[in-house]
Amino acid sequence: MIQLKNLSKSWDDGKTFAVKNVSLEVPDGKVLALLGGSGSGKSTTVKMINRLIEPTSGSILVGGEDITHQDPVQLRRRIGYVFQSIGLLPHMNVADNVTLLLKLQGMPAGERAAKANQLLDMVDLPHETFAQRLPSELSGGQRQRVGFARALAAEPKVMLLDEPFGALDPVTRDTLQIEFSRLQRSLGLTAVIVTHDMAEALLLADIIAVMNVGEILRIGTPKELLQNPGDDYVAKLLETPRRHGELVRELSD
Ligand SMILES: Nc1ncnc2c1ncn2[C@@H]1O[C@H](COP(=O)(O)OP(=O)(O)OP(=O)(O)O)[C@@H](O)[C@H]1O
Repeated sequence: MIQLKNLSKSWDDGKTFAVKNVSLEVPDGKVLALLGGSGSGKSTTVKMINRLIEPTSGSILVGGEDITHQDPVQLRRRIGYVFQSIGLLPHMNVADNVTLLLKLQGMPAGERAAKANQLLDMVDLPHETFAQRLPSELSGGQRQRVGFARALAAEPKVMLLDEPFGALDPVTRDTLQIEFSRLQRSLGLTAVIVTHDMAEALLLADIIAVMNVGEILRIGTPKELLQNPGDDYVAKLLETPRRHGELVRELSD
C-alpha cells in the first residue's frame, strides 16, 4: 500500500541528509512503526508521504500510484494525519472540527452533523456529551481522540500518525493505543506511526523500522527484532521494555 524507494531529503543541497536512501514497504492493512531518537528523520519521512515535505530524491507510491506529482490537497484527503499537537481550531466546536474537511468538500450541514456524531461515537466520545464542546473544554486524551475522528472523516485507507500518544499520561496512552489498534484492524487501515518508544512500537506495529541519523538501521517484525536485534543501538532500544517486563514479573512473583 505504501512503498518508499531510495527516499532522501536534504535541506542544504546534499551536505547533510535528514533522510537518506530510505526504502520500505507497508502492506495493505498493516502498521509500520518508524522508531528512533530525536532528529533521526522520522517526521521528515512521514511528511514526505503526504507531501508536507518534498523529497530531494527517490519515489513514493501509495496504492501503487506515484504520489510525487499528485495534487497535495487531493492526496491529503486520501491520507489521514494525526500529530501530537493535534491542531484543532479553538473557536470551533468538536463536531465542526471533526468535519471541517467535509465542509470544504461541500457536504451539507445535516449530513455533516450525522457524520460527526458517528465519528465521535467511534472514538469513544459520546456525541451527546462532546459534539458541542470547544477544544479548550477537553482533556489532552479527549483532544487526541478528536484528532483521530477528524483524520477518519474522509474515510482514508492510509493513516500517518506522528507521535500521537507522546503527550499523554501512561494510562490514557495505553487506552488510546488499544483503541487505535482496534479501529485500525476493524477499518483495515494501513498506517505509519512515528514513535520514540520501543514498547509502543512492539505493541502496535506489524513492522518496525529503526532509524538513526536519517537511515534505516534495521527493519523487521517485532519478533524478528526481539530474536535478533542485529545492531547495538537496536539492542539498546529493546533493553528498556525487556528490563521493565522482567522487573514487573520479579516483583509479582
Ligand atoms: N525545515 C528544516 N530545515 C532544516 N533542517 C530540518 C528541517 N526540518 C527538519 N530538519 C532536520 O532534519 C533532521 C530530522 O528531523 P525530523 O524532524 O525528521 O526528526 P525526528 O526523528 O522526527 O525527531 P523528533 O523525534 O525530535 O521529532 C533533524 O536534524 C532536523 O534538524
